[in-house]
Amino acid sequence: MKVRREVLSRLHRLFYDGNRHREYASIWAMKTESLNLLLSPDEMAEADRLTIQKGVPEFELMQNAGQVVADYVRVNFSPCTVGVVCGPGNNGGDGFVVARLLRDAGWFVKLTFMGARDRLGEAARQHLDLWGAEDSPINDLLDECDLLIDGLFGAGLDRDVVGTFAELIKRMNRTRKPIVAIDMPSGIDGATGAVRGAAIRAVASVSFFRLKPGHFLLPGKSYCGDVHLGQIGILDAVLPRIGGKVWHNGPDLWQIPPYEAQGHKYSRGHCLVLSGDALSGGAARLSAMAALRSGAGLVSLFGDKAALEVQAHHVTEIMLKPAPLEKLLQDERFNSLVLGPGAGVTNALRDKVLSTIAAQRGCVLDADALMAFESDPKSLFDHIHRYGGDNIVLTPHGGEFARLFGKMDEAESKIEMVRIAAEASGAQVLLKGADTVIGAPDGRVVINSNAPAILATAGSGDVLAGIIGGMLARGMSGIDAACGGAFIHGACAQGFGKEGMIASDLVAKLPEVLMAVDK
Ligand SMILES: NC(=O)C1=CN([C@@H]2O[C@H](COP(=O)(O)OP(=O)(O)OC[C@H]3O[C@@H](n4cnc5c(N)ncnc54)[C@H](OP(=O)(O)O)[C@@H]3O)[C@@H](O)[C@H]2O)[C@@H](O)CC1
Ligand SMILES: Nc1ncnc2c1ncn2[C@@H]1O[C@H](COP(=O)(O)OP(=O)(O)O)[C@@H](O)[C@H]1O
Ligand SMILES: [K+]
Repeated sequence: MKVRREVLSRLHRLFYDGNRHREYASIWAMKTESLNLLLSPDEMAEADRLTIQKGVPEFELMQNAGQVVADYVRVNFSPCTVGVVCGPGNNGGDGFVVARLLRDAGWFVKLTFMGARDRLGEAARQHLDLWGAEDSPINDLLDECDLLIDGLFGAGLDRDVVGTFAELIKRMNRTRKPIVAIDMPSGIDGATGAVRGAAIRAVASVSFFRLKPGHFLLPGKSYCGDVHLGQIGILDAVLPRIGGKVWHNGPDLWQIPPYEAQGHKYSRGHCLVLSGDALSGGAARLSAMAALRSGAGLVSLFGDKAALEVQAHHVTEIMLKPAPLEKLLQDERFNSLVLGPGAGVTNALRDKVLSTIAAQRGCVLDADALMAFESDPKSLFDHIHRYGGDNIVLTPHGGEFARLFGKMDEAESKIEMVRIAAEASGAQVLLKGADTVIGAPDGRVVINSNAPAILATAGSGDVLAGIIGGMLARGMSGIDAACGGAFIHGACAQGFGKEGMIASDLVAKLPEVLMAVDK
């Protein structure tokens, strides 16, 4: 009897403790100085200011900024006639440097300065003097140059572009000549990606120190062309003082727990996916397959027996659990749940969500699991705050988001919307769309930008929910699983190609993508 108890207790440790030990690990703490950090124009100006305060001359920063742009042009274009359009601020100052460096390299360069010399800052004025050549009439520049450099406005854009400047931007676009933007395409708001009146459509944007949210949020992203980042002498050491909290998604931000030599299927977690009824089971099946392919040790569909009998005709590696959820939740090995895809908006679903939260399991609440709280979102949020939401991921698309959190017309961008929603709900909020933004309750926000438009196909969101469920089962924290899931989902679609993709093709791409992001 004693031996049996010892064996049982060893097995229990093996199955549970290893799992619990690794459960919901996060590697986020060290990311303040990450190259994935995104700075708003105001934060960027503060980084400039602090660097200059530490003794780096502004003249030198501007010289380096111009150098980075000129180098980009020389690497990516053949020598040609270049027209540099310079605005009234330091973005124009960078333009003076680009013009001089390309001229020094033997390119034929024209420059039009759309400002007043005496209103320039000291560094920009010095660089204008070093350029030293005659201004070209804008008509000549637009007609005669093969390549345009946009140095009109960058981080200093603080209002809508109207009048002469708006007309100039439209004329530059109408030339259909390639335009390389310095920092941001003029007219794009670096903090929000919004078009402020009119904006340059660039083939490339060359930015400095850290990229800006506007490079990745729509519509800004579609105006930027290729985005290139260069270092110009701004000090990483100033970043902790700025305390930026927005990142661009990528594998450097999270880590999928590796397969351990001594591991077994339970140490990689067991994901439960709620099946829809007998006629609506496909969505949950897509989630379940995605969770299994994402490396959950085991995946089971649960729900009504009649629905599971239909599922039995379709699944092989996935198990079927007809037991009630309350009973299933007594087994600690079920460490991750996906609720919502194809589930139907019912009170029973509402109860399942509340039970899952109270049982403190990692979970993805998608689609109907969110809509079940449309009339009383506060009851969901209160429950999450009460039991803890670190490992809970809500995955609304725009319509579901508005119904759960309100329209938020006042919010200046998706970043702010998601931040408010994550704080209000106490969970991670992943706002799906052509640009996906993920927020954690502590204010961290991540922008995912690798998703191609072919992802807008039936069932693709179900696959995303399943990937995140699989990541939670493997022991990632809610924010890591949400970010990892969104990136991997986008990469699967990119890997597929341009036409003909259906949601289950994403599942088939998972092994390749998971191997590629493995560090
Ligand atoms: N600081 C540094 O050390 C470094 C900065 N660097 C570079 O500087 C850039 C930021 O420079 P910045 O702050 O001077 O602003 P910038 O983007 O040139 O535009 C502001 C000017 O435009 C005007 N203006 C604004 N909106 C307008 C509108 N809608 N319509 C019309 N006018 C408008 C506004 O004039 P206002 O009329 O408000 O007086 C102001 O004169 C940054 O993107 C990077 O390229 C690098 O050199 C590295 C070192
Ligand atoms: N134009 C687009 N470009 C990139 N990704 C998109 C686009 N439209 C939708 N997506 C992505 O496709 C998925 C669609 O999910 P969802 O709206 O839940 O659809 P479904 O319910 O059919 O699965 C989301 O991950 C979303 O971010
Ligand atoms: K610009």
